[in-house]
Amino acid sequence: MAETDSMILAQGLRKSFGEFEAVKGIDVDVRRGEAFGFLGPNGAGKSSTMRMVAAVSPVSGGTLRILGMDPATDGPQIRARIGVCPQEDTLDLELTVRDNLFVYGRYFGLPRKEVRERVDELLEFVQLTEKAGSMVEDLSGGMKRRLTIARSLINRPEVLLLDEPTTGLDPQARHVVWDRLFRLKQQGVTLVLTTHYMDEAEQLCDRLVVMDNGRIVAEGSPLTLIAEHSTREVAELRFGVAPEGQSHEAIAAKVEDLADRIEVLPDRLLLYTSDGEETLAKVHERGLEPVASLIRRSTLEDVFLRLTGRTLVD
Ligand SMILES: Nc1ncnc2c1ncn2[C@@H]1O[C@H](COP(=O)(O)OP(=O)(O)OP(=O)(O)O)[C@@H](O)[C@H]1O
Repeated sequence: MAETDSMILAQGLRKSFGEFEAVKGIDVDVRRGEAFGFLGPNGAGKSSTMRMVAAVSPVSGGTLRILGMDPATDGPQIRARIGVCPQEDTLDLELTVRDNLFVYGRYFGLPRKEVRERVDELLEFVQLTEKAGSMVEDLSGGMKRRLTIARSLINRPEVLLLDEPTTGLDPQARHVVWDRLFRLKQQGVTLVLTTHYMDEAEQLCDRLVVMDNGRIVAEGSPLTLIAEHSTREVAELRFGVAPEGQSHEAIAAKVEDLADRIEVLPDRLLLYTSDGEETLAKVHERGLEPVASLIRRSTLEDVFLRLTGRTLVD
């Protein structure tokens, strides 16, 4: 296949571990310059997919092309042109921040002077210039993640693969990472990321696939997916102790006609509707008094719930 704008093209892609099939035939086409996400709960097959795309795990079935190349035969050429930011930080704790990048750059076979310049540039990009001489073990979780991102950029990759880039980080550290990823996208780097955070997917991804049990269950932009699979608003109602001994199911039956759809979760009812306030008022009119209520817009979490019957955190 010639050079194309298709950065990653998967058709019927499969990954098996013995009898167990972790990826059950997925089709994906990631285009140049976009931020593409794999959203799904733990075990959905996101990491297994990413490892095949990173050309470090052999494909079990179907076809996969990365930058037009076949990972089975062109692994080294592919790895030279992509960046990989793994789920766990795999930094060398016994080296300084700067040396972690320097050693990695040399590993790519880049000349010393070029690596030195690139390291300075990257330290600045991930805002770690002042930590250049620190040992990695002294960094915060957010700093370590930024350093791992810097390391994955050493070879100026056209595609950056990020496996759960902000898992385990606090909200502020997540925002710093998101900001850097936005900038990379502006610079034209194609981003491919996995996440089980719906807000991350909504913030970062132009397009995403929702994965569950090794399959793609939906595909589109965050807004399209929400428009296709959910309503504009959601009224979340909590009835601490069910009134008059009623179960959530019984309450749901009483308000069924007020919403397009109702989900009964262990701790709350979700009423999917175009106008949450109006729906809530009607719930009150029926003599039902939730102990807490929240009107919010639909999110990808609602899309996931609709498609799989489960929440992402299950
Ligand atoms: N090397 C392996 N050997 C056997 N089973 C594996 C292996 N790697 C992954 N699996 C299984 O494949 C399934 C998909 O795992 P995968 O790590 O791809 O999911 P994921 O969506 O990335 O979830 P997580 O967020 O937990 O990484 C899981 O059931 C997992 O236990």
